[in-house]
Amino acid sequence: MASRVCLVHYHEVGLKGKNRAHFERILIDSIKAACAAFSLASCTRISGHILVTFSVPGEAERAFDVIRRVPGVARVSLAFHTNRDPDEYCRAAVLALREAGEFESFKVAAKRSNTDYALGSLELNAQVGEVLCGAFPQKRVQMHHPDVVVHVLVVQGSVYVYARSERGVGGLPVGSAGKVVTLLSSGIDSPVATWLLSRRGAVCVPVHFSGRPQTADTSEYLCQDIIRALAPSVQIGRLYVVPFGDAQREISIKCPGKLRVIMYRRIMYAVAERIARIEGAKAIVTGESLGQVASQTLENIAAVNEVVTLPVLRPLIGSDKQEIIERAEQIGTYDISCETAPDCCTLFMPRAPETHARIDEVHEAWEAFDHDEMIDRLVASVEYVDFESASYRRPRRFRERHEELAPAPFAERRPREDESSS
Ligand SMILES: Nc1ncnc2c1ncn2[C@@H]1O[C@H](COP(=O)(O)OP(=O)(O)OP(=O)(O)O)[C@@H](O)[C@H]1O
Repeated sequence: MASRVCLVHYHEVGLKGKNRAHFERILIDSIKAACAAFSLASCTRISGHILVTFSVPGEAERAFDVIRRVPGVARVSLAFHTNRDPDEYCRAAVLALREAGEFESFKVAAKRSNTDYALGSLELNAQVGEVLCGAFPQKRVQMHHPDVVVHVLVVQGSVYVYARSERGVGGLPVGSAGKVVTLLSSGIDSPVATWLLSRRGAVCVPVHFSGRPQTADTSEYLCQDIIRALAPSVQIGRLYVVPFGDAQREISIKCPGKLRVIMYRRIMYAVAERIARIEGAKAIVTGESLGQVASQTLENIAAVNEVVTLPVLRPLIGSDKQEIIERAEQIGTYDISCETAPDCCTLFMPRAPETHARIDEVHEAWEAFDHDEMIDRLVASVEYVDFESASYRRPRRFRERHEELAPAPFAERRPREDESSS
């Protein structure tokens, strides 16, 4: 009897030369973490693929769409796994073609990964093709651009047969490209920027600046919802929350109105950099897109950048809003981001923010308040929410770095479910 399995195909991971085994191991760990809710039986490498098996019938079909969203996965096929008995794999081929939906033409593409099987791939094509022609007499065999391809893959004592195969998210497995801190608002853009970095293999540590205590904490919960929606493409271990409202109020009193937004941003970047150093992250990521709003002009970006030494990555800098919205819809964060919530972005905003800041005026405003003391105070007030789904571990040096760089231990904030159930 054939069982159902997922066969994962990878592309960029396969091009990694000597590091390939390392990337494959990370990809396997990511798939295991993404499938934590399923009864995973095994996740192993076989002949240029990763084979994912389940101990409960029906789980391969359900896990199929989850695995497609794991960075590093170029394609997933929902396969039948049989032994080498021709009756078994030909029957599986009929089932595979039957579940392909509407089609007029098909072909068989057989491949053996070892040579100890009596039939070569051409003979396998003919053998399986003949059975399919008998089972689907109204359909035609077509070698070029058929509607459906039935793949037959012989690997050691097993045969994998599939027709259903869909593109995955691509990119590189999470954890293969280091760690970044992402500035996550509950808006549309920063979740997309976070997703893009995760797809390139970075572990993302989000930091959210809340307007609390000057506003409600709704934006913090929207960020938690965004993080859950981003899984399994983005695996978040911890969300850092900085209650920023009082600091903004202080800046709004001491600094010229038109430069307030730049001051808020400079403080946000400086606090994010401190958290990045504690976490061992090597860059800061934002969802800025050139010219989208007042703070995103070249002059203002430069005025904010100068307070940090870590690289600031802006993966959306050349994207149009419409493109960003389409991506947000695709990754499932758009609707959450459209639930407007007051956060630090709407708090103490000037009527006419500066669009082309002069650096001498920026420096003057920066000296108008004790920014170093404010940064220390904010770092000491950072809270966090832990998520359990992450496949990576906090570095061992975290505690030492924390004691060195943060004046007080961060306070844990319970996720929403816990709060509502208590
Ligand atoms: N409250 C916040 N917490 C954390 N990061 C923020 C916050 N507000 C803004 N940012 C960061 O600064 C970037 C620019 O924010 P800005 O408010 O200028 O634009 P935006 O179009 O509202 O962005 P977004 O849609 O991502 O909120 C955001 O993409 C995000 O990376």
